[in-house]
Amino acid sequence: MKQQSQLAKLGLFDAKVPRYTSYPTAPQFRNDVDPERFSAWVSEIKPNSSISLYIHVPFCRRLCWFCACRTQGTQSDSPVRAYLEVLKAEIAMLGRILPEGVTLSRLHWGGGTPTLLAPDMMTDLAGAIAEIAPFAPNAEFSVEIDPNEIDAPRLDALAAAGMNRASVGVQDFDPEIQQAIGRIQSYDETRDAIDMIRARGIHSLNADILYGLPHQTQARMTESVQKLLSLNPDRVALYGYAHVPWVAKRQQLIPSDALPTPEERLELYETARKLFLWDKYAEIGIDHFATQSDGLTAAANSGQLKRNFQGYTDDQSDVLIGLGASSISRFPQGYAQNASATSVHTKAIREGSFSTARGHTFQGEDKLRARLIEALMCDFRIKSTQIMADFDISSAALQQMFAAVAQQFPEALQILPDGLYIPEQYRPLTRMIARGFDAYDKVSTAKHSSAI
Ligand SMILES: C=Cc1c2[nH]c(c1C)Cc1[nH]c(c(CCC(=O)O)c1C)Cc1[nH]c(c(C)c1CCC(=O)O)Cc1[nH]c(c(C)c1C=C)C2
Ligand SMILES: C[C@H]1O[C@@H](n2cnc3c(N)ncnc32)[C@H](O)[C@@H]1O
Ligand code: MET
Ligand code: SF4
Repeated sequence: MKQQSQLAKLGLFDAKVPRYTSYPTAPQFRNDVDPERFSAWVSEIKPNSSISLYIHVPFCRRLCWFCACRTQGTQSDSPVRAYLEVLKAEIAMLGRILPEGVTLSRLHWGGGTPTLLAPDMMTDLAGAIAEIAPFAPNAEFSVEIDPNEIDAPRLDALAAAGMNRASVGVQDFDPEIQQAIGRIQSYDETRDAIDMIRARGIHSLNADILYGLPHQTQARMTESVQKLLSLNPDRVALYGYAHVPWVAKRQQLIPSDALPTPEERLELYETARKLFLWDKYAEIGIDHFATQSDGLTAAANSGQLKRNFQGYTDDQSDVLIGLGASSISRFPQGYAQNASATSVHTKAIREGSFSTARGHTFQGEDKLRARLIEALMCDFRIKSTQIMADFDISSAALQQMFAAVAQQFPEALQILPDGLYIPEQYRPLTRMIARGFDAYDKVSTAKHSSAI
């Protein structure tokens, strides 16, 4: 409880802060990044290097009320088939400007629900990608899988296309919570999906679960986590439920009076965390857990952990290209985001242009600040010597930046001879501390989700 009151004093339970999957964060993007700039950045990719590719499928058969992802519901296949043609055209356009010899170290299909594609569509999509860039050695191809929207033929198609990692959406196993968040999914359904995935030789499995859901209690959280542990996931993303009905209108269906308080959210996180740690999972950054033999754990232990739009990754490539409506690309030069609306994206591609609508070109201290924020979000520490090796900044100037932020978080931030450190008991404050290094959010009016 002493910890809670200290965290309270520092404002944890009132704060609204970004999740820092990028810096600057997406709400700061502006419309000065256009298709021309996106194409220029693509053409500046080093020949023969490997990059990551993200493909967004913005459709779902069911629209879960809690969900804040960019997606739309459809029962028919025709909009999905039309979208697939658009994606293939976009992939081919990218292929025409991609420098010689570029390979894929990572391919991720996300959404929405990429598994609502019919098997022939999956094969078609994978083929179109293979035509423009082959996989690099040891490439990882992962797909987000809704256990409610998958079957043997679709898994066969994905496995044949080279999928070697899967991420399943679980959210919570409790029936009353499932009712309240508009996502019904039995334990058996989830288990069967995971069994089918593993039966195809896919031995790297992530599961997403949430804390902070309506009607969630410590006892229910314990039961859900234990059920999840019985399925032996290699990785777990334990996201804080972001209640942002002003962004995601369908969240208005969620009974807000049944939501846990910020103090309860912290306890729910701690309850789940302890169970994962007891089961020998390693804690990865602010909200992931992984088995000791998982690549994320190795990356975290060797200081190679990175943060991207999907959360945490051990991917080391400095280029991530996102295709499809609303997808974001990251280059050494900056970020580029496609048009959010599927209709706008479709129109651009059909007219032979990328749909890049907004983004951010790195300038001034952006890359330095991005590195400081990523280091805090990944390692809870900043090593000055590593920063000085990559940026033109003096030790004194860095210490001055640290001191300014440390002043806002007395005790919670330790200034070391070689940098900065967040002790374990203050780690719930990490996003708030990261914001101390954010030069844009201070003047923004973006309304974020709660800090914990
Ligand atoms: C796949 C699901 C999600 C992704 N991000 C979130 C979810 C649930 C959560 C989220 N992201 C943002 C917010 C709002 C404010 C905040 O708390 O910071 C929430 C709740 C911000 C945000 N992230 C992205 C964008 C474009 C925005 C800005 C607001 C908006 O346009 O809605 C980037 C982004 N996040 C995700 C994807 C797939 C994606 C872009 C392709 C994942
Ligand atoms: C891709 C993953 O994003 C997570 N997700 C979807 N909507 C939200 C939200 N409102 N808050 C937090 N996480 C969310 C789910 O866990 C999903 O599986
Ligand atoms: N749509 C899938 C699911 O809900 C993947 C995670 S949410 C983007 O299970
Ligand atoms: S949680 Fe997954 S299935 Fe549900 S609406 Fe969001 S993207 Fe679609």
